[in-house]
Amino acid sequence: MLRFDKVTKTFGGNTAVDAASFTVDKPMMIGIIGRSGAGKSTLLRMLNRLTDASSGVISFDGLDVTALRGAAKRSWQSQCAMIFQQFNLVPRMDVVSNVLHGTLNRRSTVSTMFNLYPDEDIHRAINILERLGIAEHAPKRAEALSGGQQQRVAIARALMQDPRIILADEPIASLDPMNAQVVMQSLRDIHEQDGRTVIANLHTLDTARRYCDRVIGMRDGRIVFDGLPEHLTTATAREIYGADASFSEATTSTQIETTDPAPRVLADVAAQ
Ligand SMILES: Nc1ncnc2c1ncn2[C@@H]1O[C@H](COP(=O)(O)OP(=O)(O)OP(=O)(O)O)[C@@H](O)[C@H]1O
Repeated sequence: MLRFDKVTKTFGGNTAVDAASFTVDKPMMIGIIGRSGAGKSTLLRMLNRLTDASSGVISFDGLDVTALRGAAKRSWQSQCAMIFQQFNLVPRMDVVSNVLHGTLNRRSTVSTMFNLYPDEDIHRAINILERLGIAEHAPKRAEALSGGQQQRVAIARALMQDPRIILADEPIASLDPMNAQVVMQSLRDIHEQDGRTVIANLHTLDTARRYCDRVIGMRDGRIVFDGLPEHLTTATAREIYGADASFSEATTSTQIETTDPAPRVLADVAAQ
């Protein structure tokens, strides 16, 4: 079980996250929404210890994540892999090597320097790329791929760590609507098929509603909504975004026109 207990982060006089408390008692896909500056990134970064909390406790299956140091902290960070809006790949390196970088924390410096990877890891990397529908791009440089394909490489790199939790910080903010759907469906499949928890910061309500089991809404560092997507009414959304009556969900939409509203399997979406 993942537990946030009154977790706060201050930067100087600015409270980025204010006494955030919630529990996740089984693997699920969670969307975190809120306007720019609400504290979404800081919340995720504290969970995988890229940022230290100022106060409060984060625990996972009884382990006090906030207290981890050294090797224990690095081990936690590989259990809790993060993907970013800008993919953070090595652009000139081929796709499969980028994916193999996900094993860095369990390899020696020498094998890293000389790009020596066990065959087993290479096969696993290719399998993961296949699963994400991009195996044919394995030998290409990462920079030769589209944004959506690059984000799937970043997801593959995260999966190489075999994490319990995948954190996605605005994973689709740089993508067109079609690629955004492919990436979100990939994350959904990873949750459903592997039982991993996925926590994604999302700018758009319709994406949170469509792909997530639970939505957490943040405003000014505080959690102001935590519930099922179907309970996220327009009035609640207005409250989260601090918008007036003119607020329209359409302005936050990434929806593309489709005559088939049923969720499609990853391979179908990836084939497009
Ligand atoms: N390293 C930092 N130093 C100082 N202030 C920071 C730092 N990181 C975040 N903040 C501040 O903390 C607050 C929350 O920022 P955060 O990036 O978590 O919000 P967000 O909801 O993820 O926003 P966005 O959607 O724009 O990414 C903001 O006021 C931001 O300026």
